Amino acid sequence: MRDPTYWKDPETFNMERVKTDEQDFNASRFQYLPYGGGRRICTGINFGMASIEIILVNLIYHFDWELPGGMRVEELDMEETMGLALTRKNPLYLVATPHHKII
Ligand code: HEM
Repeated sequence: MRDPTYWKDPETFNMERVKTDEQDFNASRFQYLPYGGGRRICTGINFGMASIEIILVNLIYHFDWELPGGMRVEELDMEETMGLALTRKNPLYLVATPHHKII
């Protein structure tokens, strides 16, 4: 999913790219494969996408997020581990401040 043949600046974090036709969530062009592809593609793809969106939207809607102790974004440790799924090597610590009273 970082093949420069298919992606411009694949190592750059660029959310704008999801707005273009480069996105290929159903892996029809085998460019973007979080759910696998082909005949054995994940059958839960739509459920998975909706679940992630609803979790993320709720976290953003209800909280302000900051790095702890005045840490700058550039200082964020983005080291990754090798594996089937991409995970952080070290935990991400954030300070969450609720926007409004949560019942
Ligand atoms: C973010 C959530 C999810 C991710 C990233 C994910 C990812 C994957 C991946 C990579 C595969 C292997 C595809 C391949 O072999 O090419 C797979 C298979 C599968 N997934 Fe998911 N999945 C997710 C959620 C779900 C959910 C919610 C369900 C069911 C409700 C589900 C059901 C399945 C099934 C049944 C297969 C086997 C398909 C087959 O082999 O024919 N997945 N998934």
